[in-house]
Amino acid sequence: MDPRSRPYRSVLYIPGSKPRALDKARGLPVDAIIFDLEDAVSADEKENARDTLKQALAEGGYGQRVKIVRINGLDTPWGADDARAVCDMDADVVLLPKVGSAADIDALAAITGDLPVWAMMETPRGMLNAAEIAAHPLLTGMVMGTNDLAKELQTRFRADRLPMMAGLGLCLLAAKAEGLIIVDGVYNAFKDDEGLAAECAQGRDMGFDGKTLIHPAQVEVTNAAFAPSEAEIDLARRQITAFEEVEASGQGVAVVDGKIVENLHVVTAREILAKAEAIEALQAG
Ligand SMILES: CC(C)(COP(=O)(O)OP(=O)(O)OC[C@H]1O[C@@H](n2cnc3c(N)ncnc32)[C@H](O)[C@@H]1OP(=O)(O)O)[C@@H](O)C(=O)NCCC(=O)NCCSC(=O)C[C@H](O)C(=O)O
Ligand SMILES: [Mg+2]
Repeated sequence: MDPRSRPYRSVLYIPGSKPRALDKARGLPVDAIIFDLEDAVSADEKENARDTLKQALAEGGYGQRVKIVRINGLDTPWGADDARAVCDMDADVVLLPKVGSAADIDALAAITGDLPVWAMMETPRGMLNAAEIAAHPLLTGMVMGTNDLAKELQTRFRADRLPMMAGLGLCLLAAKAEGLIIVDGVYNAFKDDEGLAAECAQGRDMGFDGKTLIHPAQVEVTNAAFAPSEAEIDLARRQITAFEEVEASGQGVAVVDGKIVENLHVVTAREILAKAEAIEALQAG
């Protein structure tokens, strides 16, 4: 099944060490959750977080939300134990941080078997090897780690994210070439809705499927930004109708709102309608 056939508008990080946040997430309208054992968990809490998370997942209640567990890197004291623990958790995906090459995924798969893998794309080496990472047979998704990327690139944070564009673009190309999910990095100022909305709009325009979040207050803005708007749905319907009419009369080009519509535009229009339906089904469900 194409992993992109379900929505990934909002992907919320939850520290695996925080029972209150783990519980809160059961009622949040997010499309996926990253249960974090890495950067959101202090070194002192690493071992306990594994058990806390395992118990929360066993208790369930996360509904249709995709359950992704981010482990520590395999080059840390906790990574291999995390990877073994994930095999006994009710997780859909294991997320590996700071992936530098396809060999890193092989090393993880030696422990986690055929569990689907997502890769954190957050190092210059990872960006340069994005194509081979994306082509790994176990990989179904990529997550941009824009905080680590900024650190590695020694950039300043800018609202237009210009210094990151090369890295974001390389990963987008790699993910799209392989038909993977790809979600954008976090917006750190979790009380700044306006800034979040602007960064969501930029990410959506670039082709990301959704955005990673750090706080429940970011969910509503993000879900709205990555869902097709009413205007897009209306246009998609009119494009399909207009194209079917010209096609029936033996022509290949329709015109809607003064712009041409060819069969490739109809493919996009159908994708927009399918996404809107998938979101509706998820919400109903
Ligand atoms: C940023 C926070 C530390 C703020 O936490 P807190 O002070 O508890 O916030 P609030 O009091 O406003 O919380 C209100 C309620 O919401 C719950 N909550 C808070 N955050 C979450 C969450 N992420 N998921 C679910 N629920 C959450 C609180 O428990 C309160 O609940 P209640 O009391 O019942 O009303 C905190 O938000 C936080 O820790 N966020 C996650 C930070 C994180 O995950 N960081 C790592 C990921 S970012 C990253 O590493 C990306 C990448 O690798 C890169 O390099 O860029
Ligand atoms: Mg990171």
